[in-house]
Amino acid sequence: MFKIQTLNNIASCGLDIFSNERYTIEKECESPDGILLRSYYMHDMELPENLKAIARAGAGVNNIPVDTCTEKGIVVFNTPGANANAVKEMVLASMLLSSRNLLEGVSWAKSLQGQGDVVPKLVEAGKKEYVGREIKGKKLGIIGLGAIGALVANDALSLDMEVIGYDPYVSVETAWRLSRQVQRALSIEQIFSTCDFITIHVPLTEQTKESINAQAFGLMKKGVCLMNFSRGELVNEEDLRVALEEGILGSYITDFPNENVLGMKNVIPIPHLGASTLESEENCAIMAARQMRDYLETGNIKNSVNYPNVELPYFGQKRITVAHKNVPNMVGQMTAALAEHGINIADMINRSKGGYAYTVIDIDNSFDATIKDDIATRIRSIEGVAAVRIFQ
Ligand SMILES: NC(=O)c1ccc[n+]([C@@H]2O[C@H](COP(=O)([O-])OP(=O)(O)OC[C@H]3O[C@@H](n4cnc5c(N)ncnc54)[C@H](O)[C@@H]3O)[C@@H](O)[C@H]2O)c1
Ligand SMILES: O=C(O)CC[C@@H](O)C(=O)O
Repeated sequence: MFKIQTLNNIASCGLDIFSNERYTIEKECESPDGILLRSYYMHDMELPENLKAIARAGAGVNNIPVDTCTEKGIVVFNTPGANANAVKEMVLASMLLSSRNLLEGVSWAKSLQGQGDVVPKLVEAGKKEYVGREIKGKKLGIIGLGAIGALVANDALSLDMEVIGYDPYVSVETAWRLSRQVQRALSIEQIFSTCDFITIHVPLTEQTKESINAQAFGLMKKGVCLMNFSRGELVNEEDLRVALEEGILGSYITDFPNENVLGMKNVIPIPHLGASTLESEENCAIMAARQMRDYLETGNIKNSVNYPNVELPYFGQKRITVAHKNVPNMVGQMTAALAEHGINIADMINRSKGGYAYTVIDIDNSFDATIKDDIATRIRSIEGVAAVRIFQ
């Protein structure tokens, strides 16, 4: 039996993927094999001893201590692209919301309730206060052309916007998906200095943290609309306040309001609703659960952020999986440990991702529990090995 702990609400269609015969699913759990979560902040949490995998039903993994997990051989998954359409729709809606003064106009119209038959006249007289601008022909800058950024780019083109994107690490798959009409910015400064709307779709990392700061605001055209559906910490808050006060930013639309930001001028706060659609919650839950189940039951890895994708067909054979540092002679030491027990390797795969690697070894021989324990102990004792699992 595997134990799964859920740290947030996960759509039931995802949890249904775990059969009752092989899994228990609990919110409170002593020593889970797997953790499923959304935005739960795990950095303050002690990682359970037995934990093998964490699956984030979503894209951002900044709430998970990924480096510590990697060192401990805990595989961290996310669900690339599963909520991208939901966020894209929010970005498009946000541009329209802000450029047409919709929020202010709607709340003014509501305030007219109680004025009786004169409401239509008041509406016609007062609507001039809410005259907006069209987004057609305006220039949209997209920072980060991943799953979300690419969708936003293509759909903004179909709204007749001019679109320019910046992403020095753009993947080949995204490049194929992007319309050729999307212009390529050679520097992030080109986005800051030329766009009417700027939307950020990069992960929060040490490199991207507070990358939208006074220097960036200093280059922007007056009145630009900045949209942040990625993470609040990407923007330096003090510099943001000044940019809003000085009118450099005409509006800041953020999915990550906090006390400080709520007090700023021309902020449109959204309560982290970017991915909150039925469809996206289901997509993410199903993808996260499938990846977790496959890893727990077969050792195969798909869509991990800290270990490589590895897939070797599994049909119940004996299998050893090893998460380890990506250094020379690791496989040699593992096979030597197996050879000592006269174990023959039927199939093997080794893949690396950055400083870590993952090896799957399928074996022909049968062995008893004592040999199994000995193999596990020997492989675990190799310097650089983070975790060993034996399936039989
Ligand atoms: N508001 C929400 O509910 C919500 C939902 C989904 C994702 N997100 C956030 O949005 C982020 C992006 O999501 P995604 O699904 O598009 O992820 P993704 O991994 O598909 O795309 C991220 C892109 O950013 C690029 N990138 C990385 N560093 C960069 C840099 N310094 N400059 C320019 N580009 C850079 C990468 O090359 C990649 O193409 C997530 O990390 C998450 O924080 C928020
Ligand atoms: O789970 C959510 O609602 C938000 C997810 C989002 O922030 C993400 O990074 O995918």
